[in-house]
Amino acid sequence: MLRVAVPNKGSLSEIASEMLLEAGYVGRRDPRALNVRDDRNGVEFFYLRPRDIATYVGSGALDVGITGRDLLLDSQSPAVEIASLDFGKSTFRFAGIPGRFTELADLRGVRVATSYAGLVGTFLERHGVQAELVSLDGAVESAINLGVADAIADVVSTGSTLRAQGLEIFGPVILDSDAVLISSPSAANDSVETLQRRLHGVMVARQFVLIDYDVPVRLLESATRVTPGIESPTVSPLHDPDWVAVRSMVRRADTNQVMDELYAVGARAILVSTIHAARI
Ligand SMILES: Nc1ncnc2c1ncn2[C@@H]1O[C@H](COP(=O)(O)OP(=O)(O)OP(=O)(O)O)[C@@H](O)[C@H]1O
Ligand SMILES: O=P(O)(O)OC[C@H]1O[C@H](OP(=O)(O)OP(=O)(O)O)[C@H](O)[C@@H]1O
Ligand SMILES: [Mg+2]
Repeated sequence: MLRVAVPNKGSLSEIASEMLLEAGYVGRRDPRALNVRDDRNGVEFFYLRPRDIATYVGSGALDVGITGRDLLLDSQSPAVEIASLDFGKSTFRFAGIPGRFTELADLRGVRVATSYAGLVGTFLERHGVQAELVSLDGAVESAINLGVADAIADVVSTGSTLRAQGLEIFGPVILDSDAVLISSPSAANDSVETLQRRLHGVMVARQFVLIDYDVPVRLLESATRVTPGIESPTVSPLHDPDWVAVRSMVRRADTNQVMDELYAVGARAILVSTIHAARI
């Protein structure tokens, strides 16, 4: 039975659970359940704090887990990242009162508040900057205005929490993070691969749409240059021998641009549909 750690709270928990459901696994009926067995798929899910997941997986107590890259690195656990899951995107940055700091070296000897002391400590050490770390549990953006720190290092997504506190980013990007699938160094079996392939299928289904259109045979080459697909587009005959039907996968974000281009080339009856599931 594959033992999988899933975030029970925080920004990653809802999408992680949705992806697992879409990948055909059993979800939690009771939102407070700590573990759920999925006998049909040979998997048991453990719902844990996102920050603790790397510790469980790194120790080998659980085989794989979903967490943030920032949390994985902060934990200094031997767990390894095996795939990015394309959600929970954030950057990890330094911030302070506008104008007070401009570069990393300005942090020498000052108090830096963070809830990621492992990650920030390693980064500062690697860059030869000695600062005093103030470890907090959350709401780190308040630390400067409340006087317990001079600068902070925290997760930044839209930047609105920083703006609301009158703070400004400075210095280098500490890390680009997103949700990742992590594995214990010892877990390398077929069921990990199946889980990984299924989650990849969910990502593809979210990232791509199917596009169908009819096009005159003489314009087929120009049209398929717009929609080359992943392997190659499917081309089917129509009753009218001068026309063919084409089906291809297109990045969801490009859909309207591709439809405009196809129309300009001479394609007609252009239809877009969502992909429910995929194995590429
Ligand atoms: N606003 C955000 N946008 C995107 N990802 C985020 C955001 N806030 C946190 N994350 C990411 O989510 C992961 C877990 O952080 P999260 O804030 O959910 O956990 P937590 O702080 O332990 O929980 P909580 O905030 O509910 O107490 C981290 O990888 C982090 O980078
Ligand atoms: O750039 P933004 O879009 O504003 O998002 C970033 C904020 O989101 C997270 O906070 P969270 O709600 O998890 O609270 P916490 O600090 O208590 O963990 C993170 O710690 C930042 O504070
Ligand atoms: Mg948080």
